[in-house]
Amino acid sequence: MLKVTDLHVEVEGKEVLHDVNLHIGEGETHVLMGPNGSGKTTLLRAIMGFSSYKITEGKIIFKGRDVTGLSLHERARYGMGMMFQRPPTIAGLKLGKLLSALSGSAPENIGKFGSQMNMSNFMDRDVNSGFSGGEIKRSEVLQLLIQNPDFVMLDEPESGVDLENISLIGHSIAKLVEKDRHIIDRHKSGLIITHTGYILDYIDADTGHMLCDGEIKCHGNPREILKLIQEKGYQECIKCQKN
Ligand SMILES: Nc1ncnc2c1ncn2[C@@H]1O[C@H](COP(=O)(O)OP(=O)(O)OP(=O)(O)O)[C@@H](O)[C@H]1O
Repeated sequence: MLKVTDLHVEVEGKEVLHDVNLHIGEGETHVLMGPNGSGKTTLLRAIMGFSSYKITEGKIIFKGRDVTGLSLHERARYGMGMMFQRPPTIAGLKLGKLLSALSGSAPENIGKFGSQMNMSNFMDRDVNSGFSGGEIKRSEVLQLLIQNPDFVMLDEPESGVDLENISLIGHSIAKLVEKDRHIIDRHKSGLIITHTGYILDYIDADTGHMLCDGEIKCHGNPREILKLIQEKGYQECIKCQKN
């Protein structure tokens, strides 16, 4: 699904990522962990194609095609989707209108998924305007359910969400990456940033990666990496160097 090779990314003239390699197979979901400021959001945004995240070296191959030079819109049309950590408010654009634009030939999904995400009463509100933290996350998951991408990137989906809504969001993300299906029927993939690991209770992630100082320092079983970070801190985790 996704192959990132020797990726170097610059933001505002500063190199934030160096030599990042990542391979996510079809039907796999990976999690990305690491300290604040290590470059996790930068990696997701560079893969998605935000123009302010300049790829100075390396390649992004998505579904067998080199997308390194493609725009964000082209990558989205080709099957990438992203949930933001702090999405912007879009004054003047109603959530219902945005969902209509995303739903394409399946407008019936707006009602179905809108009610599943408890967002039916938000359709006439400007996107994210005055939404609480948890409502913003539910709205982002709703947009992705309707967009139905092949590969989804989620930036801290559980942060600021209460325990009941974590369950709702967790189960919905599991659907997005087809973790509710038998392994041979899974064709969608995901990359999820998490600090707490709560999302792992809903998504049996295949692999975890630890990003530190702009480089992937370790990968392996996500729960084992999380446990090592919790017990010994990031520096011990880096020392194991399972690259
Ligand atoms: N637009 C920007 N201008 C200047 N520096 C930036 C910009 N965007 C990111 N950075 C810097 O790049 C580094 C990585 O930021 P990034 O948001 O990718 O970290 P992160 O690992 O996602 O952190 P967190 O866990 O706190 O969300 C930080 O030092 C950040 O200040």
